[in-house]
Amino acid sequence: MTNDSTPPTPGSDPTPVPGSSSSPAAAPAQPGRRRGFSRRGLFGAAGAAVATGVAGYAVHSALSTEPSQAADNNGPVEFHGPHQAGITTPVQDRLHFAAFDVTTTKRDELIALLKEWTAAAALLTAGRDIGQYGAVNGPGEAPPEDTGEAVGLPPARLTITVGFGPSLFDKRFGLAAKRPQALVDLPHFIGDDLDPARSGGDIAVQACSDDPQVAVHAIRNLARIGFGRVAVRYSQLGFGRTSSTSRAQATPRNLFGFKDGTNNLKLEEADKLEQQLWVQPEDGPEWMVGGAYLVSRRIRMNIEIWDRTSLGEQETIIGRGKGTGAPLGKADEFDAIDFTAKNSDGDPKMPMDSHVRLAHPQFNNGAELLRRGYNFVDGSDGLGRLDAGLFFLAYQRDPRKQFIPVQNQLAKSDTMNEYIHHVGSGIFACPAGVTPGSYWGEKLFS
Ligand SMILES: C=CC1=C(C)c2cc3[nH]c(cc4nc(cc5[nH]c(cc1n2)c(C)c5CCC(=O)O)C(CCC(=O)O)=C4C)c(C)c3C=C
Ligand SMILES: [Fe+2]
Repeated sequence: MTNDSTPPTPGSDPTPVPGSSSSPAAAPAQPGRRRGFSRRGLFGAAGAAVATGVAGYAVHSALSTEPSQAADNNGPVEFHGPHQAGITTPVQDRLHFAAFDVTTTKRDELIALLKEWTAAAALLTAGRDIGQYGAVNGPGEAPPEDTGEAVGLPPARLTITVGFGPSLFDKRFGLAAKRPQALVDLPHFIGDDLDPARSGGDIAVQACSDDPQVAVHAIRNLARIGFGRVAVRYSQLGFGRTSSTSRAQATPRNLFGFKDGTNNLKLEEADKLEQQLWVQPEDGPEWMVGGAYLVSRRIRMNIEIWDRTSLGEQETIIGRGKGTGAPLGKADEFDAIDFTAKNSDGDPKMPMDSHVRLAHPQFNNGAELLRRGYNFVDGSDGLGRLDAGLFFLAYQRDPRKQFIPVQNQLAKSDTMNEYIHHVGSGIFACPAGVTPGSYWGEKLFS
């Protein structure tokens, strides 16, 4: 498919401001048709637009309490709002996650990058090329501003979510005093086998979409914009979601073949999201209010060994039926779990060391997580095994009270540990959503 834009005449046309009533960009996205017009003064000039307070990239600027949900898998998801999109947004099918190291030591260059990234993300999530001329309408002598592989593709519910790792708060950018107390360095957990090259990172970017090429295009173009200021430390593709974040979504399956995401936090649970997910004013710091902390774990799954394990043993390990996803002893997926129920031999129907029991809020001081992970298979490991697993992503209000105690409990006692090991890890502070005219992390740098 081709880009349908008309080549602009440099320096001549009065570009409509995206988001204004006269702008074609204010019209609803047209699935299947990548909008190639109204690009002037956006990426490239976008940093200046932000600096002068002009919402030049406000493609969908209405604020809502929840990011708007696309009516279909091709449409756009609202980029602006009180919270970043890509957290409670019904989980898309595909992931491209990248952790970046900041290579510049200049604070101004980092701020300029975040402005450019924000402007580009507003366009990408609206299904538009980045840059003044996009992928195919620029001068033949210069590399195209947009890499082009998404030309003709719809937004496919692309969300781009950003977080800042603990290492960003070192001496380089004068941010040490702004490091949130909750942004701790994760402790070593029993069984951790972490590869430093797949762990950490100054900035994380999570791109989720129902089209893998759209997600990859987003990360690729942000990396390209960042050239000379950031470098990709590691990245991870995910091909199948392993959770639901909305009651409207069917529960998907992980690579162990089990329904995953049944008892996840859901966007419909507004009160719980305030208690468990969003950073509150009393938590501080101020720049994180309305944001959340992301923990990422690359978890290898020994699927070849799992596949030689009996069905009964698999269900005992998880604590749920493989077919229905129901808690052991119950019939339906969403039946309440009864941890007191006993088998005829007097043993608990939900084994004490089952995954679900150990991770359940009842045994973790009420702690819950918003899980948003993905299945991955990254080829094979040279030993006849698939390099397969779960790229675990979990958002929360305070990892000291949520991920860390739950993972401590799992690392110590979970019978699933025979079949998994954690090989990568990250923790990131994801600020609140972007309002038109602002940029990712603006409050952190002000
Ligand atoms: C520290 C947090 C968690 C890690 C790491 C983790 C890894 C992991 N989980 C599965 C499969 C399932 N997990 C399920 C439930 C579940 N898991 C966690 C936390 C971690 N999981 C929580 C908090 C819960 C919910 C517990 C509850 O309240 O009932 C389930 C059951 C279905 C569901 O409710 O989602 C499965 C299946 C794998 C394979 C895995 C690592 C590879
Ligand atoms: Fe789990």
